[in-house]
Amino acid sequence: MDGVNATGTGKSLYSGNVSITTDLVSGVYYLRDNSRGGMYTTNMNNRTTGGSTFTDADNVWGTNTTANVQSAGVDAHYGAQLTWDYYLSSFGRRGIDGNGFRVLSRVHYGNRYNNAFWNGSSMTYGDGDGTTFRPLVSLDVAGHEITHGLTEKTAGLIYSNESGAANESFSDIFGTMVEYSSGTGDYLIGEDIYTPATAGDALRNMSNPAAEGDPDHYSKRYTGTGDNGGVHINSGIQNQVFYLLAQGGTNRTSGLAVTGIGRPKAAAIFYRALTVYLTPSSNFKAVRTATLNAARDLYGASSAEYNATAQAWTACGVQ
Ligand SMILES: O=C(O)[C@H](CCc1ccccc1)CC1(C(=O)N[C@@H](Cc2c[nH]c3ccccc23)C(=O)O)CCCC1
Ligand SMILES: [Ca+2]
Ligand SMILES: [Zn+2]
Repeated sequence: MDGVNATGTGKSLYSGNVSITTDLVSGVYYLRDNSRGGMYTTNMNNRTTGGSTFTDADNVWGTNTTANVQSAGVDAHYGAQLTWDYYLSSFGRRGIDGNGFRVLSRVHYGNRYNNAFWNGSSMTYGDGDGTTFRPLVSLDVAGHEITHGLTEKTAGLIYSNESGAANESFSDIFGTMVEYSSGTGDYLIGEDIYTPATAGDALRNMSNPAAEGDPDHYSKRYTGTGDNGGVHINSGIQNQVFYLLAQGGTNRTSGLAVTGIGRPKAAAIFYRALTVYLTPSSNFKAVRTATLNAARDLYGASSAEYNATAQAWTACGVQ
């Protein structure tokens, strides 16, 4: 039901106080953004089905703490908002399908649920148990989950083995780009939500994947069957490629150096590879080729950007 677009104040858990777009209908504010495809955020009340769109009387949402159930809703809604804005402003893409796809964000899923997931039409976030995880609604996770939707609607990378690790890495890459678009960014995934009692750790680390137990080089890839063939493990290889291409540096395993080209160009190369060249069964070698094709298209075949892209994959053992 469309009402009047209103600008609300969201008191979030991880991003301070933020401006969000809400929907005023018959004197009640709904956590729905008709300026961004109608994206909306629901409260699942710690159940695993159902849920209802958050409403509010004064358009000031949450209290920056988990004491108020709206706070996590603010973070999820803001994360979806920034993700929409990132893809539109960076690549002219309006929603994950380019056609204003309406995203649903669901918070307070399950009981102390220590995970989050994309299910084809919505993002779903648990509250965590407070020890292993805080509510999983951080910006990098929101960007990660929504990017699974983008990947589904473009390359369709199969979620196992190398294509699955590439799928995971694209979500980590653009999750950190969405977080970066908020003004503060890093190359860590889930630093705000993981093990609150331990400072400085994260679920994954793109600048040094080994810091969280993941490979930074193809020679160290996981070849077992766990985690769908290591999709959250071998993502470290492509994550390291992106990091070296964006920031420059030396791979710890190969000792090979890469000249950085900056985050925006690196992201543009990976975005074009994902949306133009990759297919469901693409492996890391195919991603190398796709990113080289993308770099050639965007910057030229003998450009510094093209050469840095080749260097980065070689530094991580993918020829
Ligand atoms: O989107 C994804 O790749 C992950 C989706 C995992 C999932 C898949 C299917 C049904 C339920 C859950 C969720 C995230 C993830 O990386 N999960 C990892 C790490 C993890 C989170 N919570 C866990 C609890 C137990 C074990 C591992 C985990 C995983 O599921 O492997 C992404 C960003 C943060 C959470
Ligand atoms: Ca982060
Ligand atoms: Zn993922």
